[in-house]
Amino acid sequence: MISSSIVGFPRVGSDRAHKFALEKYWRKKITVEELVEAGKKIKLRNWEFESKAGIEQIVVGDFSYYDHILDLAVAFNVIPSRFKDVKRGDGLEDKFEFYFSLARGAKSTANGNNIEGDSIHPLEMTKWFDTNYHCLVPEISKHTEFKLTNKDLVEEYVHAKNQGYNAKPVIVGPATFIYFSKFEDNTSTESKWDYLNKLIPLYADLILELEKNGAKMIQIDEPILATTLDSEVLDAFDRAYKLLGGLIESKRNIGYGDPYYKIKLFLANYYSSYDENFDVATSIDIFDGFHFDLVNGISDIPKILEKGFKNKTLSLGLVDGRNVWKTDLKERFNFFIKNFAGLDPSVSVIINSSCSLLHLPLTVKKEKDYLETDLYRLLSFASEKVIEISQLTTMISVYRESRSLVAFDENFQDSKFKKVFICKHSRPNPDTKPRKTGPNEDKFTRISSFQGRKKIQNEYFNLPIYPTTTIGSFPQTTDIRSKRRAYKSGEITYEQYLDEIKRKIIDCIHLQFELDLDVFVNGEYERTDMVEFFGENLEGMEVTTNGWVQSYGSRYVKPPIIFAHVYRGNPMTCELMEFTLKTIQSVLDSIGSTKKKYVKAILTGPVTIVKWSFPRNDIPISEVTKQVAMAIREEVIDLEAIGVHMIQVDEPAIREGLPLKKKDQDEYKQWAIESFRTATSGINDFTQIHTHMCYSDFYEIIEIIKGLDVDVLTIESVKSNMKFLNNLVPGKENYEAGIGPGAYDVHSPAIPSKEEIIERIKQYTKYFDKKSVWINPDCGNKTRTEAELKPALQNMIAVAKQLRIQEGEN
Ligand SMILES: Nc1nc2c(c(=O)[nH]1)N[C@@H](CNc1ccc(C(=O)N[C@@H](CCC(=O)N[C@@H](CCC(=O)N[C@@H](CCC(=O)O)C(=O)O)C(=O)O)C(=O)O)cc1)CN2
Ligand code: MET
Ligand SMILES: [Zn+2]
Repeated sequence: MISSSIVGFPRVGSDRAHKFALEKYWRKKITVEELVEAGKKIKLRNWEFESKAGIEQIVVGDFSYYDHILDLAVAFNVIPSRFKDVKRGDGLEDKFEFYFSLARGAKSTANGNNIEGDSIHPLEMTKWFDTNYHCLVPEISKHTEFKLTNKDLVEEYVHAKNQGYNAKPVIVGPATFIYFSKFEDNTSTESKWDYLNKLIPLYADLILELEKNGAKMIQIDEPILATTLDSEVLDAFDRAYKLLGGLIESKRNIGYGDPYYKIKLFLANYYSSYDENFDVATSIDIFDGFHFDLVNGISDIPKILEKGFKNKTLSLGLVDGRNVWKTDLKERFNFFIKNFAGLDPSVSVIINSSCSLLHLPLTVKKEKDYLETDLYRLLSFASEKVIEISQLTTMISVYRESRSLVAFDENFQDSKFKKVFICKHSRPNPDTKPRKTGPNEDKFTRISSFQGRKKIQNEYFNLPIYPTTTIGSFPQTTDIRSKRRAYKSGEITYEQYLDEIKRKIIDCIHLQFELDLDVFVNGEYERTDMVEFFGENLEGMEVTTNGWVQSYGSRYVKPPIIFAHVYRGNPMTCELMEFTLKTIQSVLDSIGSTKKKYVKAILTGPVTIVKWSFPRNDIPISEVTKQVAMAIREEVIDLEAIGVHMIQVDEPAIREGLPLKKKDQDEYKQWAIESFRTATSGINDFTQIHTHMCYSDFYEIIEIIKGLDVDVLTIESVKSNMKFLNNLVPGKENYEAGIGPGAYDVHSPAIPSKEEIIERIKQYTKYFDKKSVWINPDCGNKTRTEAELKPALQNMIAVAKQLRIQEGEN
């Protein structure tokens, strides 16, 4: 039997209904009832769409008001004790207020230990596997009282059932939940996994409740199976599911669930193969079916065939859920026939997406008026992928029944056309040599080693100790946003838009003089986003107009599409940097100063550009990244030539690019380092290369960080641990560069006090040589307001000055 399903669908809703409903609710512009209504509307539309497209098992449980891991933490009562005084009533408003307080923090109104108005910090965010989606981090301690506090999933299922849908509930499994959780410091790795067993009874109850209400199957997502797991973890996984099976059975015996129908349990893994986790996972007999990612996990195929899965269900993730290219149905059909035509007749097959469609924009139709027709023709976003799955299912079932191939002519033509299109758009003369050679010709390492450059740069820049700087972006005001919108919609000319940007740069430079920062930036006002901007400016890349993808909560990004050979047509940042240099000089002239002021140009690095885009899939990602690296290299060379001698090449996504499987990581490390070095080595020794990274635990990429051979690293470590920093002590373990570990957290609107900043710097100087430490915020300031920015930077700079006096240097 062949049927169709998807792993999950985006929550964004039409015209970003999700984002706007949330933000309106937070601004108290709509009521909680209206928020819930908006959510229901998105869900109903999704179900209706999936069903009309011909998907047999539509999905419930993939929607979330904020994040799916947060939903589970709340449902399982995994609430950190600092929230104990936040009201948790039964009413709808209390329920949502409490839920959002975990995501966004709260003010205590406590009568207990907290003084009224104390702020309670939210749960941490972390990257969801190797994607740009962030989930929240549940906090578990020995005081956690695991219990089921809501049955939202069951209610949602019943809602869909009552609408007449054949719905499949999905839930993230207990092992993946534990994997993302944080534990008290003294919890050992083994006992972390002991907590897994405490979650099992809650899953059992939920599953039986679904069964009682008529659910025929449940998809349990355990994408940790795509990672390399230690054997203890795999054992714990095995034990936990066996426990779940036993518990479900014994509860059935005492009247839980449905006496006539046993719900089927499906295990879903995606983003990569099961690989060495295959045997354990697929031998757990409580599972009636297994999902395989057959785009990014094809190495499982021989094992699948060997195992045979008689009388089980195989969910085959044939349609790419993470990339935007139209599915070549004929190729996928042939792939299926080649590999799976010989499956035992007792095996049920579900044709599926490789992973949840959460990482794709909603529909390509919204781009019709904006994208070049030829490119538009090649794309398929979440909605279109759903239709493709349905079409592929028809092709396969018709073939299996009648052995006659249905020709999907149009799709076939499109796939042929893709090759022509890529060729047409490729670089006019795609040789492998750099198009532009700088002072270091076409070499891909810096001229001198770090120590040699350091000497030259110290003399050249003559900065004080504890030099102060920022990470690049300054607040994006509504003024700029509305001017940009006006320019994009053709209401004002590019020159008018540019004038506005230049006005902001002038203000920004004056502000930096007033604050007395040591190294300036130009504020990145011209960029909506650090990746989208390069997508707009590089050849071979295109940006969408409505292609929003959830990054976290109500925040969305528009990943560019890399469709051909990437190269730089024209300089991208030089014009505004020249303007910035002139502005600085004119201020210096006006005050009669002969001092030099340095400005740091900000570019996005090749790995991050590719990682936060949708890359072409006809060549390896390492090749795409090397092309981007070459383009950034040209920009670096040009920036140096116009007199910008500090250049920061941001790589915040370099950690998340690390492959999920340990065995693939070395290769990645090598090309990621190579790409970064390609981008940053065409220049003289005096030019100082900075990089910036944030949002991750960098412990695992220490080798990459060292390999980049930068002069200065600014890294978000306000929240990360000292164990990691200890590995970056200059002079130790080959790490020598300057380091700016982040004086305060830019993601909080609170103004950091001088005391708190001093405390932090003192912590750092326990580890680092003072001479290597830079003082800067821990990330860009674009999400702050101008009113928050100034006092925060004032405090930070005051601290640097105070420390210099204490050290007897000025
Ligand atoms: N690509 C990428 N990934 C990243 C990050 C990043 O900076 N870039 N940072 C990390 C965290 N992720 C983040 C993701 C999104 C946002 C974010 O703020 N997104 C904005 C979108 C910002 C944007 O592009 N704004 C446009 C305007 C877009 C728009 O449609 N505006 C509204 C009106 C809203 C307004 O005027 O403010 C409209 O036109 O209707 C602009 O500045 O020009 C949002 O969802 O609100 C922040 C962090 C990790 N991943
Ligand atoms: N230069 C960028 C900025 O300041 C770096 C952001 S990292 C997500 O916004
Ligand atoms: Zn950052």
